[in-house]
Amino acid sequence: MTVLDEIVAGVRADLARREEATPLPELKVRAARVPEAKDALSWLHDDAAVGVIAEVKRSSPSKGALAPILDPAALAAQYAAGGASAISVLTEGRRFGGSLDDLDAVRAAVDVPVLRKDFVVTPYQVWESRAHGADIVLLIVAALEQTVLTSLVERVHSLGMTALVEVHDAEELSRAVDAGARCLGVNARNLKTLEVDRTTFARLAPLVPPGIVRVAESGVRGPHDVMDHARSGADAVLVGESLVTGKDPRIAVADLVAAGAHPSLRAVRQ
Ligand SMILES: O=P(O)(O)OC[C@@H](O)[C@@H](O)c1c[nH]c2ccccc12
Repeated sequence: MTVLDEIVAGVRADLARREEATPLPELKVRAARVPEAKDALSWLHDDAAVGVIAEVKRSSPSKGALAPILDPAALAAQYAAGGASAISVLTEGRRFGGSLDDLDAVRAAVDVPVLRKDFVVTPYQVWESRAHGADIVLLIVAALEQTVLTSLVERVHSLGMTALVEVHDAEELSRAVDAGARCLGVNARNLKTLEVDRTTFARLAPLVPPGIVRVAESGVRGPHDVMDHARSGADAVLVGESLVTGKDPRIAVADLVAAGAHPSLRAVRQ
């Protein structure tokens, strides 16, 4: 069993309890009552600069505890004040220490798009994401069979949200494109082994068809890594650990945003 299999098994067990507490029809009623999803693609697709998606992340299977984050709303507000294009909220509880309460708190605190970061494997979780105000939903190709992936991408888009479809190699990338992804996340971390390879984005970016938004995920330590990804064609970077373990999250995000908008990148990005 890979780490990913173990995490997904835990997610399915927790999901069964939530489905009992809130049946799907009730969830659909709630989803109809929340404000419409924001168009995250237009927020992320800016030719002039690389967007920063800043993540609320308490712990991870690879590193264990990272930061207690007692007030996720305050952290998200700091990220937004620093210029983040979107906020990612990990809602998986067992290994990442997150919850849907975190998503609610962040949603209420910021106006930028919010990404629900979890191991989404059923349509119920997509409805749940919308009911909690998410604009973007992560779908991990490695965790999903092709037919399920395709139907989840369609479900996310039909609810007005954007699917961030995560891949780690060329085969997953072509599956994501076949499934109708409009926004691709290239994860430098292999979720089966937890190893990080920072060259993953640069290797896969040329294989992404034009018009699809490209997000470089994981292992971004600071402005230098943002500039590297920008040169390789990233539209956005997704950053967790270095922001939650650093000093001032607003300034840290602002530094990454400034790096992604650096004038020296203009020539390479046109
Ligand atoms: O903390 P990092 O290395 O900056 O990475 C953030 C984000 O990319 C990472 O949390 C992540 C990427 N894909 C995921 C899938 C599930 C859980 C977590 C993730």
